[in-house]
Amino acid sequence: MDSDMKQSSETPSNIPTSKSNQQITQPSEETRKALKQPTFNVWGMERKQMLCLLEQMFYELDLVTEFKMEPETVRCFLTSVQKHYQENPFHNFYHGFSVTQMMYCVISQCQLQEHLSHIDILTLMVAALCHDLDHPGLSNSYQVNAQTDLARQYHNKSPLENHHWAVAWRILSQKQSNLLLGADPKQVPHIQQEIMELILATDMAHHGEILQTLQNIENFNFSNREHVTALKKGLIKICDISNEARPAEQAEIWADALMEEYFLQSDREKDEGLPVTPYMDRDKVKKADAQSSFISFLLIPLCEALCKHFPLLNNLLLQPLRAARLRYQQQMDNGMLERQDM
Ligand SMILES: Nc1nc2c(ncn2[C@@H]2O[C@H](COP(=O)(O)O)[C@@H](O)[C@H]2O)c(=O)[nH]1
Ligand SMILES: [Zn+2]
Repeated sequence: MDSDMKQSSETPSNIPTSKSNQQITQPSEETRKALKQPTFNVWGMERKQMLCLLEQMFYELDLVTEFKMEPETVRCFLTSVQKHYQENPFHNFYHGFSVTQMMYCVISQCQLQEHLSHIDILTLMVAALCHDLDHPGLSNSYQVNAQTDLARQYHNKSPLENHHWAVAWRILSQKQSNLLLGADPKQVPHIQQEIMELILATDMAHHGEILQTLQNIENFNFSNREHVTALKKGLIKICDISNEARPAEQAEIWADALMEEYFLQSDREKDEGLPVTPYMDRDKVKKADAQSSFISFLLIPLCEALCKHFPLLNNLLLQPLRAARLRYQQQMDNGMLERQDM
């Protein structure tokens, strides 16, 4: 990626040239194009490069101008978000970045800026970036079973997602990182509410109800607020769980990272005498089976519901997901053959 981030000698497309901007390495045209594809590879990137690309997405979507954001505030916000992701195997800043990049990719490819308001685009992007802030690497089921401070604070209701939003709120409450400082004050409470609702929608406990709402929409209409809300929740969810729509080499790294985090949690549950979350148990779970089931029962149905209204997602996400499922099924078949041969 280093070569992709080469300093551009010309003025970059839409990042303003200011004194404080002069040191920033600008993404090349090639990288800016790649950023709009699900094939974009986050692995191996440096943190500084990721900040630069996030900044690029905010400019490209016209959010900085529309909400009168100061360039320094945008940078301070992004840096603060990065610092508030923990170094977990899976729920780390790379995941936050990757979900945001997928959101940017879907918005760009489906040309959603032409149909959604700037507030909708802003809330989708900020929620995607902040949706797992300060994730401790232990799921909601652990929080509730262990009766952690978070579980008690939020009465066992989406303790993690409530916490992610609380941290996002804290970052936005600091003057130097408050992206909404220049926005119309009458719009700010609505923007905050929308970000919160999107982050809360990422709790997989709501998967069924969000999917069903999307499936029940017959003719999608951008003027219907209920339709737009269902779409936004569907979008943040698909971006959150869409690693398997990425190229196999990248998706396998994500799946390995998730398994590592799951296994660490189940080890801890065993050590602490807590109920062991079945899909996290290293003695029972096989990656290929887990991924094949996740793709079949959760990912593909959600993707199909979105494709019904946005057929462009078919080539972008649904076909790669079907290919990934086939790959894992072949791995499972090969595993069975190997066992039979022994
Ligand atoms: N078995 C798999 N589970 C997955 C995968 N990608 C995501 N997930 C699960 O969904 C939630 C999403 O919520 P988050 O906001 O916490 O990221 C995540 O925790 C996993 O449990 C996958 O590829 N395979
Ligand atoms: Zn996530």
